[in-house]
Amino acid sequence: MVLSETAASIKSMEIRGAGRIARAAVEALADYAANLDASDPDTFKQEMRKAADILTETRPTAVSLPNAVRSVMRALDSFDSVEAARDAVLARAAEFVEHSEHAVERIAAIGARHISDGDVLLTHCNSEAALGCILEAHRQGKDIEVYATEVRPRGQGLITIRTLNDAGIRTNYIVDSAVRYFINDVDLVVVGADAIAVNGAVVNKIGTAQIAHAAHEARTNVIVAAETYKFAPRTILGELIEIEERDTAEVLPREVAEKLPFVRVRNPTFDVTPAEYVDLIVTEQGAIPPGLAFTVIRDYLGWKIEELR
Ligand SMILES: O=C(COP(=O)(O)O)[C@H](O)[C@H](O)COP(=O)(O)O
Repeated sequence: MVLSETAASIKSMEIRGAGRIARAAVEALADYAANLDASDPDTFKQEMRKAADILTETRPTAVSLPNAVRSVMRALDSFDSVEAARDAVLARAAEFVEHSEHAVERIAAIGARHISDGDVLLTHCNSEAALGCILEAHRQGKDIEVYATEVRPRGQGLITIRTLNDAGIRTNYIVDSAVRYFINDVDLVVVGADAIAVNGAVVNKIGTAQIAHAAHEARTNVIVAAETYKFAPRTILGELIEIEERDTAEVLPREVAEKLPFVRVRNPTFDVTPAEYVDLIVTEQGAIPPGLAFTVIRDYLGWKIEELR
C-alpha cells in the first residue's frame, strides 16, 4: 500500500486500533523509504519527514502513532549516504513491527495471569492487547465469560464478539448504556489504550471512563493492556492528549441533523479515565500500577527530556 493509501485507511478507520495503526504507519514509512529517489541524505531526510507528518496527522489521539513514527525517524539521525539512511529506516521499521507483535504476545501472557478461572470479564471497543489477555486465559483452560459492549457509533464491539465467538468464549453482547446494569455480574474489566499520560490517566475509546467509574463504584477491578509505546512522553511537560472528534454523521445521518437546526451533534472518539479508576496497566515489560507510568516513559521510550521541549 502506498503512503497516501495507508494514511487514508487510517483516517477512515479501515485500519484502526492503536497498535495496528502504529504498525501500518511504520510499514508505510519503510515502503516509502524503499522507493524514495533522493540525491543526498538531507533531501532523503526532508522527504521522509514530510511522509512522517502525513502519517502522524491522520489520527490525533493514539500516541502509538507518533511514538512509532519517531522511533523509525530516529534511525535517520546521521548518515552520509542515501543508501545507508534507507537501510537504517528499513531495519528500524522491521525491528519496530517485530517488537510490537512480540509486545502483544507478552501482554497476553502477563495479562492472563490476572484473570482467574470462573471470572466474568467486561471489555469495551476492540483492542488486540486486551483481547489477547482474554484469549490467552481461555487458551490456558480458564473458564471465563465476557460482556462486550456495542461501541457506538462505529460498532467495534462486533469485531470483538466475532473474535470471542470464534474462540468459543461465552459472550454477552450489550449496548454501551447497559454497563452499569450488569457491572455487579462482572469480576474484571479489561480494556486497551490509545494513550497513557505520565499521571497514569488512560485515554481509550469513548465510554471507557464511564465504565471505569461504574466499576470503581462496584469495587470491580479495571486492568488496561497497553504496549509501552502507548505512553505519552510529552505529558511530562503537562501537554494534554488531544481527543479526536470525528464526523458527526457517524452519530446522526446528515439528512436528519439538517432538519434540527438547534441541535449540535458531538462525536468525541476517546475519553480520559483517571488513574484512580485503574488498578493495573499490563505492558510487555510487566504489570504496573498507573502511578508508575513515568517510569515506563523514562525507561522504555528512550526520550531525553531536552527532546521534549
Ligand atoms: O480505543 C480503541 C480503538 O479505537 P478506534 O477503533 O477508534 O481506533 C482501542 O481500545 C485502543 O486503540 C487499543 O487497541 P489495541 O490494543 O488494538 O492497540
